[in-house]
Amino acid sequence: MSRFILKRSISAICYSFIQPDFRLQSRITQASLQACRPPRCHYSKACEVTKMSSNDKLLPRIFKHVDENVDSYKQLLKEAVAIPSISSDAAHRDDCVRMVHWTQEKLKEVGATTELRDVGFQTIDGKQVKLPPVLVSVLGNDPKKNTICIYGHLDVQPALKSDGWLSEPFELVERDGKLFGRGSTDDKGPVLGWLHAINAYKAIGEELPVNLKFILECMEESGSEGLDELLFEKLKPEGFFDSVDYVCISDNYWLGTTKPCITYGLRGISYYFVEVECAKMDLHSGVYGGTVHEAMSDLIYLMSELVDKDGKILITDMYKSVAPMTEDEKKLYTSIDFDPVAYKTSIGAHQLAHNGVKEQLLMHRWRYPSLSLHGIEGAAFQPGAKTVIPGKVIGKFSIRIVPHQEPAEVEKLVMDYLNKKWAERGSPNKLKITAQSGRAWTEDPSHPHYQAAARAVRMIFQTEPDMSREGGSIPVTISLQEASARNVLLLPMGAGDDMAHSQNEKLNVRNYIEGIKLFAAYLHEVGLLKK
Ligand SMILES: C[C@H](N)C(=O)N[C@@H](Cc1c[nH]cn1)C(=O)O
Ligand SMILES: [Zn+2]
Ligand SMILES: [Zn+2]
Repeated sequence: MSRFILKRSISAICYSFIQPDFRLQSRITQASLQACRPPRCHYSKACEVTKMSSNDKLLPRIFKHVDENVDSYKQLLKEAVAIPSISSDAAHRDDCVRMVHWTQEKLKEVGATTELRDVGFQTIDGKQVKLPPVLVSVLGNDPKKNTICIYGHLDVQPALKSDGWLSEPFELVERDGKLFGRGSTDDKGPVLGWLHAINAYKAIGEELPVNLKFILECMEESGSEGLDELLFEKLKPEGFFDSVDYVCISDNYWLGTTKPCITYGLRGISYYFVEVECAKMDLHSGVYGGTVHEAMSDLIYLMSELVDKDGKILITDMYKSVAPMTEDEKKLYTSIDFDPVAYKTSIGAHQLAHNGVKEQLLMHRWRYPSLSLHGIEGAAFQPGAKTVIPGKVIGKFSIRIVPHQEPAEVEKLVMDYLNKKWAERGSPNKLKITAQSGRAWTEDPSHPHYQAAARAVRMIFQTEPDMSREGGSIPVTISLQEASARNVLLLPMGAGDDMAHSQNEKLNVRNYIEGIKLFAAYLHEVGLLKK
């Protein structure tokens, strides 16, 4: 939790330099992208981009190597997926540590120096549980080369076959050109992608065009506990970021399934635990029903007051500080390649919100807050007609927050609203609300760093990337932006239908393999940027 407090104090100092509404206007227009578009090329032919910007056919050789090693890349992902590094479950803490060690060995094999940084303990049910170490690694320190700091995470969301998986979640299985397994796309595939790209340079006997600094954690899916303290209280004072020129994260997805994206914005997250207690233990509803004020009824009442059927958040003033829409920003959504019908079909939704209008859907995914109800701890969720009155229940919901919304301000609005509703309810039960939050992030997509990544995308996919934002959250992104004071870019590997966090998470073989090439081409392009 402390990281969020730290985040908030930092946000007060640095917020003005982020200027999200300015960036929302995205100075990258299709016209400017056209202007810097190099001739079409493909790695299997002589590559014009490569010729234009370097003196040999290095990339085609790398791409050939990648194509020849597909099986070994799948094998390595299989090994990684087999480690159930579920950060939210303390029973899997040893697996998280094992995953960090496993990755450390892989980094050592490519010649990187590695360090495991202790980030202390987390409190679970009043007990102190040791956090998995953060893997910090350095590869190369040539002062003539640019240095990229790469962040990724090694932990995963929980998964059970009984949730509706077609195969064991922690056993990577290939079906129809798709690699199914928990963590395949989020985020083990992309992390391994960097390793494979580095390996490819080595395998063909070429020097890496950049220096690399890795920060790999195993708590991202659980609020990245301890990471901000490591960044701001240890790594930054130690000078870790002094040599960093660019920051790159591959931990999100394309918007659709065919068009590659480069991402310049993320929503933040404000997560709530609403605990209502009516008794010290669960009670037989036949024996006690009718004699107690039930916790579950109170909780359902509170949760039902949060959002209406169309997704409008009912919390007073929740939209007040959202960055205003500009005319320029409005135009951006029209040119984005996003097919609401395919999107609806891929998730099997009965109907999309906002009448399925593309622009509205994108806006509500990227630039407006949304509130989701996640679940209730202590509820009798197992199948069968259990007749118990839960003594204590914890409702979980979160708000994806957006530019200009500060976590502290959002948390206050939520607490005030819930306390008001609780007073109206007049329940004698005990209510406790806790929150943890991370801010939204936006970046300048007209920066040369983004242009370099766009060149790499064109080289691999022969198409213009969409400059996208992401509805999800990677709270450390803004911390890395602040700690390094450098341009941060998200370079997704997976496709929009990968179903991260869900049943049958997958990574397309094509996205994995072309993603490795993309990373190699991106390293090359950043290597060519003026130092
Ligand atoms: C986008 C990224 N791959 C991701 O899944 N982020 C999570 C982060 C999170 C925050 N609380 C728990 N997990 C997300 O957006 O849900
Ligand atoms: Zn992730
Ligand atoms: Zn995730």
